[in-house]
Amino acid sequence: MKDNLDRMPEECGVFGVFGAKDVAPSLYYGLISLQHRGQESAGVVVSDGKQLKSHKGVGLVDEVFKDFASSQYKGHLGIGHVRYSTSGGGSIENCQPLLFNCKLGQAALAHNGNLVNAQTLRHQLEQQGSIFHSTNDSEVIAHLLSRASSDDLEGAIASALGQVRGAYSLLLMTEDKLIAIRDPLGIRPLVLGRKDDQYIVASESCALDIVGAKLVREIEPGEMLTISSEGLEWDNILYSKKRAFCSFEYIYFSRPDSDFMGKNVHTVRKNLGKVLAKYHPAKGDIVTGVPDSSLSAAAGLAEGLGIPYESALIRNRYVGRTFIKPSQEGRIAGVNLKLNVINSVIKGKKVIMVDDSIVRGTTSRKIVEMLKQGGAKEVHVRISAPPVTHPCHLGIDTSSQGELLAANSSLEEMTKAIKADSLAFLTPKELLEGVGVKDGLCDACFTGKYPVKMGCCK
Ligand SMILES: O=P(O)(O)OC[C@H]1O[C@H](OP(=O)(O)OP(=O)(O)O)[C@H](O)[C@@H]1O
Ligand SMILES: NC(=O)CC[C@H](N)C(=O)O
Ligand code: SF4
Ligand SMILES: [Mg+2]
Repeated sequence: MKDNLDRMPEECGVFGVFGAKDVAPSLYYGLISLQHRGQESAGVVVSDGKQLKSHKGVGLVDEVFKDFASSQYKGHLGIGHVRYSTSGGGSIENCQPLLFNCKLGQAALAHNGNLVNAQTLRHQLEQQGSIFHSTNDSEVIAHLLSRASSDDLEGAIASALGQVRGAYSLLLMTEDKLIAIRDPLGIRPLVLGRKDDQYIVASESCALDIVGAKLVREIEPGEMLTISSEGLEWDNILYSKKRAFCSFEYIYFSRPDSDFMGKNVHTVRKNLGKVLAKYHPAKGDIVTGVPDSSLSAAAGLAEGLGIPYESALIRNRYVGRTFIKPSQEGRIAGVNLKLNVINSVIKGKKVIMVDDSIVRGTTSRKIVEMLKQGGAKEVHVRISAPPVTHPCHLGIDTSSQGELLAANSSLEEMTKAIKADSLAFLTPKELLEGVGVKDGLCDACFTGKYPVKMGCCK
């Protein structure tokens, strides 16, 4: 199928632009709006039609781009990445986009997701003589591309992706093309936007808003979009009947102002809160949420129960997401620095505290303690997701089974562990009800039913 530039209507995070005179400012703004998806490193690759140039580093987008000489990065095409490592550590060699040379020329790739057979493929490739420059799974794709027998890029991509298993929303670029691909199950999000004669691809629609682009549509699972001066072409290169969009994107990961499958994330979270109120009510004087990601669900639960919502917890906005910090020490320090209680709001009250998830239990444990120390009479915890009992191998670092509170304890033990007066979660079925779908969501971290064959993971 084909369209051209004029006729087209108007995790890690990935962001790509084609068609602007100077893409660097859009790449920077896009990455800033996707910062919540990865805080370990950031980078961009820009093409002026002749050469690809890369700028990347460890740290937040603002830190990495502090000394960015944008005048040296002029180009009409570029991709960017914010990383939160799922395979390989957070060091500089693992930062993305990965820039490489192969028989097809210079290319760069930015990957959101995680490949479950990367180690096996890497081992095979090393046996055949490949030399890897990083320890992340994404580099396997670059090697497979360079070894594909096909002489055109699209053919090489189809051959490379036919060999990988797992989650990938992928941006690839050469000096004159931007290619966007989503894995056949559509595990990670990827959207297409348009602004005048520019095309933009991004992990979330909130990144389109920031550069003034309009959402055209989502990239379909298994679809490859090619954007060049010839216009936009698309093709379904990887077919699967099954769909498995990550339910955690709705629950926690994405920004509330993003939309997936025609559903706004804030609205979905609010519905999850209403479903919690319906099946797992609690008696209390006030409802409060844990900033940031559970505020929408807390508002839904408050509405569902007819109990006033109060902001009892205040967040220091200069501390990032704690769950995606790479070490447990970092996560504990993060929670302590990040949240504080307004004692006068909770003193002598029965508080219903809503969070979106319990993974390791670091946050809930700390917050129940803070609320009780602040004078709450009772603290009832309601979680707008099912208990996380299995690790994710598909792009969210829910860590090993041993670290997951719910994998190793009963509801009663968890209630004791976080010192709550009561605790309840949604069931996987209630999660579907809250999202408003019958199927098509991955819920493996709650059920252990992985949508792809495991075998070799991280
Ligand atoms: O049980 P745990 O291991 O503590 O993980 C779960 C917590 O981590 C996340 O919050 P986080 O602080 O990362 O991000 P947020 O500020 O977006 O809510 C999530 O919203 C839970 O609060
Ligand atoms: N969170 C992600 O999507 C990470 C992408 C890739 N697996 C990496 O570790 O670099
Ligand atoms: S296992 Fe959980 S976190 Fe991972 S993709 Fe599936 S729903 Fe998302
Ligand atoms: Mg949170």
